[in-house]
Amino acid sequence: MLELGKVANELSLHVGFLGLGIMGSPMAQNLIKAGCDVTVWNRTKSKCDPLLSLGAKYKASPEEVASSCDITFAMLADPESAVDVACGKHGAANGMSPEKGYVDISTVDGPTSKSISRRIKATGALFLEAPVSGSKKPAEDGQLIFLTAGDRPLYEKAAPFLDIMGKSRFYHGEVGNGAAMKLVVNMIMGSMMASFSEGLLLSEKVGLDPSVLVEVISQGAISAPMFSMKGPSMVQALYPTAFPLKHQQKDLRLALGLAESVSQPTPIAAAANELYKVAKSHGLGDEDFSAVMEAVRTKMEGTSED
Ligand SMILES: NC(=O)C1=CN([C@@H]2O[C@H](COP(=O)(O)OP(=O)(O)OC[C@H]3O[C@@H](n4cnc5c(N)ncnc54)[C@H](OP(=O)(O)O)[C@@H]3O)[C@@H](O)[C@H]2O)C=CC1
Ligand SMILES: O=CCCC(=O)O
Repeated sequence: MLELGKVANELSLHVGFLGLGIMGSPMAQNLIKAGCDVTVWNRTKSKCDPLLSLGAKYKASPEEVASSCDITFAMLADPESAVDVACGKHGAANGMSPEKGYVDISTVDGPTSKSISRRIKATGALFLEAPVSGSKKPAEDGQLIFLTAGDRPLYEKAAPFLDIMGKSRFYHGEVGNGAAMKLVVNMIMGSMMASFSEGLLLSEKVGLDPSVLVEVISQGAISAPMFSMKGPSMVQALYPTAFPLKHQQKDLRLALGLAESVSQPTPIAAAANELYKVAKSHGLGDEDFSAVMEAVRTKMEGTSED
């Protein structure tokens, strides 16, 4: 009973949401649909409209959102935008004060997260990094996995909201550990997708049906929801965007930096990163990250001509 009372109390807090892209929009929607009092801001203002029609409030800057809310969540593209929205002119830090909290869900590197944390905490507010595993559909379904680190009291205060947006949450201690966990997960994912692409193209080149390969994989030890979900469209060279390729390449780049910081060799991730860079240079950055297959296709065709 006490626990339920605490949750009800925390759900009555004013919540801010900064960044309404592929992930932020459905996450904020789930908070609104659960009855939370949500104030939104997005650089491109028109992306706020669907949220406003569901009952969200709007403020014209991250600073104004933070100053009118108890907890502010941020879901930005990359380290640069995460820093800018938190610490820049009219950034959220300018609206923070003791008793408030800032939860950064963006996928960034540890040093970036630590620098945002320092700026937020200098105001007396609390900071939590909380990147997520899970993509567009889990965001819509409230099935994300939160990888958090930072101020434990904010973790506990934010927990009822994380539980609306996600199916599980991990607390990893000091700021930087959540970011590191997220980068390791996405490093593995990026390499898996590059390897899967090679397999699909190889199967086709030797006269096999790549759709059958997808089915064979789904029944064996290397089955993965990602292969089963994305395989059928990849076979048709279709890449409907759930996780933009440019973000996967950013995560590989940041993961390679993390590995370098501890002298850990990561040759497979480094090779995968090159493929995502090629795909990006071919204008595929806004396609789903499974479009890395096009870089593999190009490379294979190039190789066969040599
Ligand atoms: N998509 C996915 O499957 C997942 C993504 N992530 C991570 O979550 C984060 C968001 O991803 P996603 O929603 O897919 O990305 P999107 O590209 O769809 O959205 C990015 C958001 O960042 C904002 N933004 C970008 N640059 C700036 C800037 N300079 N100043 C202010 N705002 C800016 C965009 O605003 P605007 O609308 O104006 O462009 C938009 O709100 C990324 O860090 C990504 O790596 C994590 C898990 C899964
Ligand atoms: O960062 C993106 C993660 C996508 C996923 O976990 O499916």
